[in-house]
Amino acid sequence: MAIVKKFEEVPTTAVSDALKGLNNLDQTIKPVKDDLTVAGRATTVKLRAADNKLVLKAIAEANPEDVLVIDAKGYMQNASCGDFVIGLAETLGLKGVVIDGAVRDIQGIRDMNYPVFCKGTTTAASDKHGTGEVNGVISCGDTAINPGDIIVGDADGVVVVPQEDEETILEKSLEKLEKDEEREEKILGNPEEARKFIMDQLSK
Ligand SMILES: O=C([O-])CC(=O)C(=O)O
Repeated sequence: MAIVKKFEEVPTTAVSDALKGLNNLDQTIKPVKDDLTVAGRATTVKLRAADNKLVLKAIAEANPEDVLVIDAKGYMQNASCGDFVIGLAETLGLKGVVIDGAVRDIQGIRDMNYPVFCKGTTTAASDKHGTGEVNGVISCGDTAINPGDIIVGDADGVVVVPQEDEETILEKSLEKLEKDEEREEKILGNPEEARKFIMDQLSK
């Protein structure tokens, strides 16, 4: 199974633990819909505030199944995407969109059932000048992202797995997940085990 598919099964919390909490996008970048998750390779675009023309170029150049990651510098007054531009990404097979900035047409985006992560909503569109860069290294949510890195997003937020470490991080994430599941099964719902666990932790 391709590695990206395997990351689809892993919660962001386990990936975050495997990465020692070093690659979490800022927590103000939140899912529009809590029940949607995403995992895919990053196509990146860097924008100047209030200029979103290059989002179209990034969508056109992305591989299907990529996640579009937009560095809009946290700018909130003008939207990097509305429901139409998000719809173009979906139409061309991208798996989701992550934005260090704002969207508009939020109701339309909710209705699409398509994973979008952003800082919030606004009413204003952006201008279409085209300043910026597609598929360079970007900063999104105070985190460096290279094209091809794996983006994992769910209700808790978004983490990025650097491409060069993806095998190790997948392995560590799965180990962490398994350990958490074993611990839950053994302890939760069992007062004696729960007390023993707490006392053990406190004695360290
Ligand atoms: O066209 C734009 O810049 C934003 C927009 O309204 C949309 O995507 O629907």
